[in-house]
Amino acid sequence: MGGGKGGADFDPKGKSDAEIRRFCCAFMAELHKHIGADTDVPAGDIGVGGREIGYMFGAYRKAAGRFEGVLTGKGLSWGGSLIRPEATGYGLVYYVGHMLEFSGAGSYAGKRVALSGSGNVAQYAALKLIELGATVVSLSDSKGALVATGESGITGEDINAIMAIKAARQPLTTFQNAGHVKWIEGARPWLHVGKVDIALPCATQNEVSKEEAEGLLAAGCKFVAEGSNMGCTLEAIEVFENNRKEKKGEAVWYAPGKAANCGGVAVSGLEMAQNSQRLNWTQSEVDEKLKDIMKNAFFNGLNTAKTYVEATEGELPSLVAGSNIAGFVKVAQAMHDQGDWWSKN
Ligand SMILES: NC(=O)C1=CN([C@@H]2O[C@H](COP(=O)(O)OP(=O)(O)OC[C@H]3O[C@@H](n4cnc5c(N)ncnc54)[C@H](OP(=O)(O)O)[C@@H]3O)[C@@H](O)[C@H]2O)C=CC1
Ligand SMILES: O=C(O)CCC(=O)C(=O)O
Repeated sequence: MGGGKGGADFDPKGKSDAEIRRFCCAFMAELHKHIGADTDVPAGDIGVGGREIGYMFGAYRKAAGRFEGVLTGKGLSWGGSLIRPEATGYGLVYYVGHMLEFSGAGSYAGKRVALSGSGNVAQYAALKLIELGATVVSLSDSKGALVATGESGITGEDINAIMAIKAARQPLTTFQNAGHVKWIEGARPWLHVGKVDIALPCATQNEVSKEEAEGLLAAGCKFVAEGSNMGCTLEAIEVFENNRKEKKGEAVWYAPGKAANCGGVAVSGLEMAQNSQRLNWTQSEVDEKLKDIMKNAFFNGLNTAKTYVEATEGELPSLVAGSNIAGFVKVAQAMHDQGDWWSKN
């Protein structure tokens, strides 16, 4: 929160908790000078979850001599918010729910959804999808892909087992399945999932190539939304956007991460709001606010595209252009109102 984004090239795999704790504390010994509740507020991301946030928050508190809402994703007994761990995955599913509804594709019930990743975003997206009646047909990690072989897909029980595996920083190869999924070494899921309605990249950047985008179209995929940041390559986005223009109502509809995965940072904002007020909201209060935020993110991008981007009859609005322009307009307008730029007369 605040516009900064940074990280470290420290690989936690194969490290003990003590080594990870020492790294987090050393990292914060320097970083604490540059962050604050009213400047930049770091949060979890790839390889950084509640455990690492805890170590860094403790180091910040000691260095700064203050207890304040300066990292998000904190533990519930020391300033965290309910639903923050779930927020990015749940928010993604809520956002795509609006894409389905707007385009007349109905609900999640019976839809086959391909997911990549098996970390924070993928885990909670998968659980919410299963709750809403969808079939999750794949997950993946940096070593390969797990693809469902039967009609019933990956189950909630599977996800719980995978959560434990990932909390121990183990690969998906250690997942014991009852024969309803297959492991494809070194692969991403997209070309191995068979018929699919929705694809949600939730692992890392550049994880959908041009060829994989074309494969998803051939598999009948109608909705693609990024849980990961910059999950699709520019070439893949071009495939989706060209299809949207050419095939109109029959097209694939693509949503960029800056809109579809904003639930995580949004609930970080809600965590900060609770910290400032010294209040704790209930699970359903936070979830309802998250649903509203995702609805607004969807309609803001959609309506901005309708306002600014010329479209032919029957074409679905570009959520890429709409979300980019909506972000730009908000900043440009605020800068104008605050006198940072003005017209000549
Ligand atoms: N956490 C959040 O709130 C938010 C996250 N995001 C984005 O979502 C994505 C996932 O983040 P998150 O779930 O938090 O991270 P996690 O570290 O919890 O999970 C990352 C997942 O991606 C896999 N992965 C990492 N690197 C690669 C790679 N090079 N190739 C293939 N798979 C890879 C990991 O596999 P392995 O276990 O083998 O390392 C793991 O399954 C990222 O792009 C992140 O920036 C966006 C908004 C908010
Ligand atoms: O919660 C946050 O502030 C940031 C979450 C995140 O990793 C992201 O939005 O890319």
